Amino acid sequence: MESYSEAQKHLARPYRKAVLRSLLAFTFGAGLLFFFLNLKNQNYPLAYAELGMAVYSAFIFRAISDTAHLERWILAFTLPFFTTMMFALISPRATSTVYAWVLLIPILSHLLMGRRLGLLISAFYMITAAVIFFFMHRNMPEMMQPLPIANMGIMSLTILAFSHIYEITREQSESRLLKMAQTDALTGLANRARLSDVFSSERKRSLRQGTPLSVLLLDLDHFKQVNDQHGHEAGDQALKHVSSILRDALRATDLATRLGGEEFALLLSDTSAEQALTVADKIRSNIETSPFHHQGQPINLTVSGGIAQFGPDGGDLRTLISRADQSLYHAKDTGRNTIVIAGTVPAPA
Ligand SMILES: Nc1nc2c(ncn2[C@@H]2O[C@H](COP(=O)(O)OP(=O)(O)OP(=O)(O)O)[C@@H](O)[C@H]2O)c(=O)[nH]1
Repeated sequence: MESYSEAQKHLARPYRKAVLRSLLAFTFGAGLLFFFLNLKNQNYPLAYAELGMAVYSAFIFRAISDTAHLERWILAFTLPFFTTMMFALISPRATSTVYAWVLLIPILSHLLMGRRLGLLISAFYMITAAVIFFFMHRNMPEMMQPLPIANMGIMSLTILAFSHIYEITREQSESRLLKMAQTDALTGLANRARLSDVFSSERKRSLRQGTPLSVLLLDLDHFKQVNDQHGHEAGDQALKHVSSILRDALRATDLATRLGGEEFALLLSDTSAEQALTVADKIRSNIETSPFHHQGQPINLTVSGGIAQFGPDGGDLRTLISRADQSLYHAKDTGRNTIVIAGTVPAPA
């Protein structure tokens, strides 16, 4: 089943693309400027490296316009970009101020690659920069003093720590918001938006692995009477009660969602329509035999259901839900408290 982190990755793409675009535009301008400055300084290898990065950034700017592989392009640009910085550091004609550029590495890495890869790449290039610094300045006693070393080291570590902490808290807030947006507030089950996300990844998995996938729609019977006789609050408690029965009955790879009102949709991976019928009947029987207690009074609930299988009954979620809904309608029509598979004639109650 698709994890929230997968959905989070999709969510991060537009803003990472925006950051990469501005970095590319900036690199193009700065690359040309430093090309001329380094030419003037007769630092030819660095001048041509800067020119190369400017041309490369223009190429990547075009390539990412409609890419499905943004993560790969981010690596394809940032690794040469940071490596060019290292090249500038070992350049004999470069000034010490070029080390200021290294401070960009943790910020860009975290913004573009997230906290794990961002930290890894930052650590690699910052350690490399530190080694180059000591090697290049080993014969300069004024630089090999505790004060300049502490200044540069602590400044670099502070920016690395801030970038990392910022990215952790940003990812956590994003994940919390994503969960809220994909959860039904009353029951805590997933909602329709989450069903749609999970279905698209389960659909791909089913096609890739040739495994069956089924949708089960469940609708409480005569739920209006529960509300009318016991009040809306009792109705809400009944919906929570049913949700916990659904949760208990399902495997970790299945998804239980509340579509709205007293209607639930279950996505059952690796499950044919016939196998889904076994699951559905178990749930139906659990709901029938576990009355919900309100103010010490048992309230009997029953549920009707319809099943549709991905492939035979449709290739997209909307069609599958509509097919399952037709079967559910038949189940209601034949007396309720029963489950019907799409395309089969229900037995009269
Ligand atoms: N308590 C509560 N009731 C809800 C909620 N959402 C929908 N309902 C009620 O669910 C009832 C659904 O009624 P109907 O659509 O007539 O269906 P039913 O009474 O279950 O009848 P059948 O589906 O034909 O068996 C309505 O009374 C809605 O007000 C909710 O979040 N909480």
